[in-house]
Amino acid sequence: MTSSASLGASTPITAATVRQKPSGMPVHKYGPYEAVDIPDRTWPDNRITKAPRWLSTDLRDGNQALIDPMSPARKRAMFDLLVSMGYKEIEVGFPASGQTDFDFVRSIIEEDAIPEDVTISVLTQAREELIERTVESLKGARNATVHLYNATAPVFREVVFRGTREQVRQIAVDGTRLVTEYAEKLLDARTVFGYQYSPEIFTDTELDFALEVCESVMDVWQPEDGREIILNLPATVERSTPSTHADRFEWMSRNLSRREHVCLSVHPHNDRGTAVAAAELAIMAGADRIEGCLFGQGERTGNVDLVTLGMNLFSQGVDPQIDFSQIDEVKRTAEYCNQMEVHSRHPYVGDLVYTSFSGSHQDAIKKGFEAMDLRAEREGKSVDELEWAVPYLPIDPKDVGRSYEAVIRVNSQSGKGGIAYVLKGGHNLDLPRRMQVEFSKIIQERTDSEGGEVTPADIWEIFQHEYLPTPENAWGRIALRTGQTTTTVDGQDAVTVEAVIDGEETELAGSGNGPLAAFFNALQAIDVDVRLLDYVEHTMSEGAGAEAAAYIECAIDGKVLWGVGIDANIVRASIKAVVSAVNRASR
Ligand SMILES: CC(=O)SCCNC(=O)CCNC(=O)[C@H](O)C(C)(C)COP(=O)(O)OP(=O)(O)OC[C@H]1O[C@@H](n2cnc3c(N)ncnc32)[C@H](O)[C@@H]1OP(=O)(O)O
Ligand SMILES: CC(C)C(=O)C(=O)O
Ligand SMILES: [Mg+2]
Repeated sequence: MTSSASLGASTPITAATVRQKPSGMPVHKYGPYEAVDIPDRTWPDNRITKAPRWLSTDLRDGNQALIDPMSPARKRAMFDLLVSMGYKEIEVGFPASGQTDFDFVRSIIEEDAIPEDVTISVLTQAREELIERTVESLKGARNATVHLYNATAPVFREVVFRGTREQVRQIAVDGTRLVTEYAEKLLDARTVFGYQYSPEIFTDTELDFALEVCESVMDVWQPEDGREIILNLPATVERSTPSTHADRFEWMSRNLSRREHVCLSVHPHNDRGTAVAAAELAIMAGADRIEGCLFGQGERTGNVDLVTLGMNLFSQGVDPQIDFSQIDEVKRTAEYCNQMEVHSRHPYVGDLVYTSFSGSHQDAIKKGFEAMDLRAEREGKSVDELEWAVPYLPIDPKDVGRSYEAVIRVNSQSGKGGIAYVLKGGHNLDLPRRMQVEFSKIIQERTDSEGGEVTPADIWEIFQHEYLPTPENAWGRIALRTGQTTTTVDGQDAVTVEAVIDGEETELAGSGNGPLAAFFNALQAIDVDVRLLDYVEHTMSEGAGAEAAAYIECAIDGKVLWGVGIDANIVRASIKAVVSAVNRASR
């Protein structure tokens, strides 16, 4: 181990110099990704102010990566889900891959399942027999696009195609020509036909060559007004930082001819875990359209996650033009179709992503909700009309169909704020701060001794048992009966209360300056000396007959502790609170 003495007097001692050492991993096997020389880049100053065009490739790139590819029923459920969410461009398969995909494309066309404003697309390699079969699958479609790809990166040129740059460019050119020829031959005027080309492994393709191939493809397709071309530049394998990826997009966007007729599309995969950032920065760098899958399904680490991207826009006040308001329904359907679970920490949708366990988070969330309520009241608005500002919650869970119940969950890391939030949300009890401290210690004892989570039902049960014993679950010296009278004569209150005390039916009577003082005096008859320290009350709901909660902090026989009472009558609630404290003092 390195000691500070061996570093020499002039070596600054940092955590890094003391603790870190070479990993021993074979780092020499890998080299840096080449950056783009584009010093006058503009994308860092750009902002995303509107939704891009989206294409879902769940039924193609997502499906081809599944252990168990989708059955026709699962494909149809996914297609219907995507349509219902608002996706207008959907890649529905690779029809030349086999009968399942071909038949699926036929089924949605023949069953008229594709809304008029939705364009389907289908993928094919640049091979004539595959292109013919692909175009054939589209017969009768209203809006359809053929998507052709071939790899353009050096290692693919050498290893897969065993050809020169020129030969690989020719594959794209011939493929594009064949697509137009077969479309003319096989499709009729009912079909508005579109074309998309992808230089596969764009991420590893020399920029000048990617540009050359795209230009050659455009020379064949001849884009013009009303005849756009989609040029999709895939990060087939994600290889660089999102910033370098964005530089490459800016370079392509600047250098492509006929740019006004090009829909520039980004297709990130998530190999480095930065696909979302790569997509967002590519949009800032000039891309018009994003291809991805719900919840980041897709080859290896997945395609970029369309849900995260859409919700990122939403959380910045930009309409994603996709409906995520029932996110759990979307999740359930996607899980059924893909037969894979969405992770509990998945952005915006995971089971735990709107939940806090830790005390300081819970405290801030509780205060955040309270501040929103106050602001709404002050401004005469509903909370939903205000800009969202609750700490630790980037969006209002309600906006994606989640309730507030799971926002705070209690375990050994939780504090008083979280427990108070549960009691307020579930039972309309707004505990005074010092009482929160007292009760959280009681919960803490439970989590420390038993571990795990304490559910809202557990918290309520513990609270009732501690402060609100019922006749069925009674404990303590005093059990109140229903009989009680309070009278006021000359400013003095007199109180009579029926109770079972130490097992005997008793009537307590006393008078004083207010009902509480009168009851304290009455308690002296059974040798209980109560000194009031704090008293708080509130109604628990609106309207006549509503119950009220009273919280009392008192010193009893040298102990300082709280009691709680709940009753439709506020005097009765405060007497119950005193009894609660007295019982606890002798427990
Ligand atoms: C990055 C991506 O996601 S690309 C999409 C990948 N998706 C899929 O491949 C799913 C569907 N694919 C399939 O079912 C099959 O690949 C099929 C049915 C389409 C074709 O199967 P096969 O005819 O057996 O060919 P295979 O898939 O092995 O492809 C290899 C051949 O195609 C050539 N090829 C591969 N990609 C392309 C392309 N985009 N354009 C032209 N030729 C290509 C290869 O060079 C190789 O040729 P060779 O046999 O002369 O060496
Ligand atoms: C077919 C292409 C667009 C693809 O999926 C990829 O390169 O990742
Ligand atoms: Mg892909």
